[in-house]
Amino acid sequence: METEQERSTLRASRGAAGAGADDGARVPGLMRLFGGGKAMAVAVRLKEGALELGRGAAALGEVQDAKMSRRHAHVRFDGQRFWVTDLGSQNGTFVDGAAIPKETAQEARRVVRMGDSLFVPSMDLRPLEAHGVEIVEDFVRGPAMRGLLTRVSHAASFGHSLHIHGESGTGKEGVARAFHSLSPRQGGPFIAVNCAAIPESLAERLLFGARRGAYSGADVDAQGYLQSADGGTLFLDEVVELDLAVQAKLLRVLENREVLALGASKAQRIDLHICCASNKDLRAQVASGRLREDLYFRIGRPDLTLPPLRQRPEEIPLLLERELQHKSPGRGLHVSLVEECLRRPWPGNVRELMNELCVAVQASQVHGSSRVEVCHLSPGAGAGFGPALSQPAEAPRAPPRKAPSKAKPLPADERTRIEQALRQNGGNVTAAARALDIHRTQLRRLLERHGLALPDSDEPE
Ligand SMILES: Nc1ncnc2c1ncn2[C@@H]1O[C@H](COP(=O)(O)OP(=O)(O)OP(=O)(O)O)[C@@H](O)[C@H]1O
Repeated sequence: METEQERSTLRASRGAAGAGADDGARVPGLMRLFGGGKAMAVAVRLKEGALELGRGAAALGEVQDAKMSRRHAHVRFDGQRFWVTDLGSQNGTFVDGAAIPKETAQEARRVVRMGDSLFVPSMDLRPLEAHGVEIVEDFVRGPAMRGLLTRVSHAASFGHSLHIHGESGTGKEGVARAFHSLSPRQGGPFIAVNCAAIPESLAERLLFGARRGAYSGADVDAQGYLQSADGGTLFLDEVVELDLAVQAKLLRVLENREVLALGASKAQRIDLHICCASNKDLRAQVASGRLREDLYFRIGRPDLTLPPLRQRPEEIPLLLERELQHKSPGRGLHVSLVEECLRRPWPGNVRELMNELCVAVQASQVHGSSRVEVCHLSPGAGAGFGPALSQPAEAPRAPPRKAPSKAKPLPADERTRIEQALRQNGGNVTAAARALDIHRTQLRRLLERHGLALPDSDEPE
């Protein structure tokens, strides 16, 4: 169970600008995730959809930023998107790593930097305000994880099994450990088994155990993972990797609550919780014949999904800070590194982030730097296996929103009409084009030619 000493919380506080907002509705705003050289998780509400930020602003609370100008930037939410305008600041405002021109509204997508502070737009600040981001038993828990753990706690108290679905490296084992420590079997053992790493020929022996003489070379009785987990929790990672015959035997053990070791004549009673994890959809695995349907019904429910790291950016600064304290205490995080980590998608999730931080720490040691900076991060880190990302400041990935246009300028009323149609149609180009009575290709062309914001849309082309 967590103790006060183990718990280190970036308790979300609310910027003064947010007082009095409607509690029933979604609360769009900014999450301040880094400031004063430290990870933080402060919800910054907008007042009537807008907020001016700068040194001394009440929204920055106690951790002010000396590198911010007194009137630094203006942030606005138009109902769908966030826009940021630099108000002529000394040190500039950066959106997704690129400096924005002064006095021109730019769409704020993943991360905004002002001075040494980082802000991430959020469509709803309430989860962050309610839970903050905390470290419990060395595990970083943001709002998504906290919500999930409530369900884990129910499963642990009232059931015997849990299935965790999520991409590789998202922290499924950590959730499995929480399932164990929240269950009545917390005093018993927690045995983690990676089924993908068990050679097929050894699976039965390792899972169910073997008596002396069961096979040539079996000189002593050997417990299986199931016996070892008796009274506690067995965590089976990538359970679909088990051979179908082994799956059948596992099902029998779970149903009869007794295990027969190889070569044994008498079954041994066992009592355990079982937690499985997979980065594949178990139903699809049943459909394709890789997982027995009857085993699915025994271990696949209840199930929960751990979102990928790119959907929980509020955890990234604290993950980096915690890992840095482990790896190189005394070394600091430079804002440029955290900013870049917030920009990248991290397909390998927390595992990849932690490993790449280690590499960056080594690079900073080689360079004799007291802080880990973006120049220490490898260009391909967290970017998947596509083309490596170059340094963001010089080469923003997205085309500039206000592209210089050689076309005849769009009349102001026409621009307003288009923007309005897009807004009213939730950013859907096809629907907006229909409302404007033009073809969607023509609308797209107008958006591109006149540097109007292209909405994110999943509509087919
Ligand atoms: N929220 C977190 N806080 C701290 N460390 C974390 C967190 N989530 C994951 N990690 C670390 O990231 C690494 C990968 O986590 P874990 O093994 O739990 O992922 P997984 O989802 O089980 O991955 P796989 O499916 O590949 O086994 C581990 O070193 C773990 O300690």
